[in-house]
Amino acid sequence: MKVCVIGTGYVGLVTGACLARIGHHVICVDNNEEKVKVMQAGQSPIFEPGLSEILRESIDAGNIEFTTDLKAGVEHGDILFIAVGTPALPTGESDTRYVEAVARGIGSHLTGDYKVIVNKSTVPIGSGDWVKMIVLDGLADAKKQAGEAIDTSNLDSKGLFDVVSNPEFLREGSAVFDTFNPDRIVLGGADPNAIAKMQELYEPIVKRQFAEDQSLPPVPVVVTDLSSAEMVKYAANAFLATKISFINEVANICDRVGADVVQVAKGIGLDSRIGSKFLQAGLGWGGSCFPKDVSALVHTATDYGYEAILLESTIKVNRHQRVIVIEKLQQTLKILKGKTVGLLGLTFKPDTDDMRDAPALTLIDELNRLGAKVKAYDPLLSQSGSSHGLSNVSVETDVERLADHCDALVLVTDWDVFETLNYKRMAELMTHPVIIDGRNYLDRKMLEEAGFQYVGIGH
Ligand SMILES: NC(=O)c1ccc[n+]([C@@H]2O[C@H](COP(=O)([O-])OP(=O)(O)OC[C@H]3O[C@@H](n4cnc5c(N)ncnc54)[C@H](O)[C@@H]3O)[C@@H](O)[C@H]2O)c1
Ligand SMILES: O=c1ccn([C@@H]2O[C@H](COP(=O)(O)OP(=O)(O)O[C@H]3O[C@H](CO)[C@@H](O)[C@H](O)[C@H]3O)[C@@H](O)[C@H]2O)c(=O)[nH]1
Repeated sequence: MKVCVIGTGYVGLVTGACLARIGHHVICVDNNEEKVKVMQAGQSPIFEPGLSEILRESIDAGNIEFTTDLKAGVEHGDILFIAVGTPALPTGESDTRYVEAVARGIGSHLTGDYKVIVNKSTVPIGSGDWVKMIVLDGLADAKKQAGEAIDTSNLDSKGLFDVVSNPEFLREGSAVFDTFNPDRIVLGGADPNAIAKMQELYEPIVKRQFAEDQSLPPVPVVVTDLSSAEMVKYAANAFLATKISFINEVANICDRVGADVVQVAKGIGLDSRIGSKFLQAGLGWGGSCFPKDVSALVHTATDYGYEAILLESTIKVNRHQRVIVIEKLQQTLKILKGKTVGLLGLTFKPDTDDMRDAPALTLIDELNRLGAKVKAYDPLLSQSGSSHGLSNVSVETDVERLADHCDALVLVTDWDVFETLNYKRMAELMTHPVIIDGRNYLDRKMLEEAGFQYVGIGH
């Protein structure tokens, strides 16, 4: 099928590349010229395991192209994905201006051929109908500019386009895997023809033709109305963030009563009603989605006169969790002024280069505020030679430079290479061999044998 994906970030580029890989003809549109040049040269502007390989395969197969020209993309695609960012405004509300610009642009380039306009961006509930209105506005403006005498009140999307909500559930760091092996596909919309086209588009994925385990039953496809699909996305992220805040709260109680949250998480996670995933206590959740999506849902609830007490607490626990590491450093080193703290990991989770709302940023700010010097080593960012917009932190090129003259280390990101560092050598280089394991990830016994004082989170 002919597909256009507008916005080539973590979601758009992965979606475009995976759809091309399963045989569709994809044009990816982005308004960032630099990014488009990189992709046209066959490279991925983001780090995502497996992405470069499928990009190369799809380019070689002639199934994917990149452009800044929205008109070309709209003309090409029977299915048009909107996959631009929806960051948080200072109020917590979702900033939908990029979605609006794209919807208007699509409207202005419609030529009469039927299109399915798919909202893959995470958008406030009710946005499906709003997108439809903006597309019609864009169409009306284009007609007016072309000198057509039209009655805008009579403009109708019928037969011209339908809007479908198709929320995305991929995780950064495993985005390609998640796209080929989804737990479910959610399609929200009112028009059966548009839904049928989406089912045809996803058929190879639903039938597990590109899955790791092809013997699994087909991927469940959940068909809903537009608003319910939009809500599924927010509810899923809010639930997962709440699950983490829950175990973090349990960890904080464990710390006080002398229990071990790692053992507790195992003990409760084996209950199939609870499940063992997303029960890793630590210094809190971050990233480009959970923080903004939970805040946006709270904001939506407030708009409708409802106080989302549980979700507000989810955020509050997380805010506190990020600075628990500081409290633990203060308990261990007493005063932080003049001390040097080394961060193991910067990105919000392993296997990504994404620093959006990374807990490391909060730690760097707080440590600086308290007069500590901050160094960091990240397996990905340290190799790139760029500062990644980080200030007040010295990004080291290897872990020995990081450890050198540090008063404490903090494991911020659970990159797997951190499991097997030469901790004995690092302890020798440090002023005080203390390690705060912000992810309860490392082997306490191994670290103690290497000479470290080990401090976990409720562990
Ligand atoms: N990152 C994730 O893991 C993830 C997962 C699920 C859902 N989502 C949602 O998907 C959406 C996209 O997220 P992302 O992380 O991929 O964002 P991103 O910031 O990485 O990428 C957005 C892209 O859109 C481009 N863009 C902005 N305005 C444009 C325009 N007018 N025309 C063409 N291109 C334009 C930007 O240049 C950028 O390349 C968001 O709503 C997000 O909440 C993200
Ligand atoms: O047990 C856990 C699991 C995760 N985290 C933290 O939670 C954050 C988010 O992790 P994860 O969910 O793995 O990464 P994301 O790429 O942010 O993916 C989430 O956000 C995406 C964007 O909406 C959704 O598509 C995904 O389904 C959803 O998992 C990270 O800071 C993790 O360190 C924990 O602290 N403990």
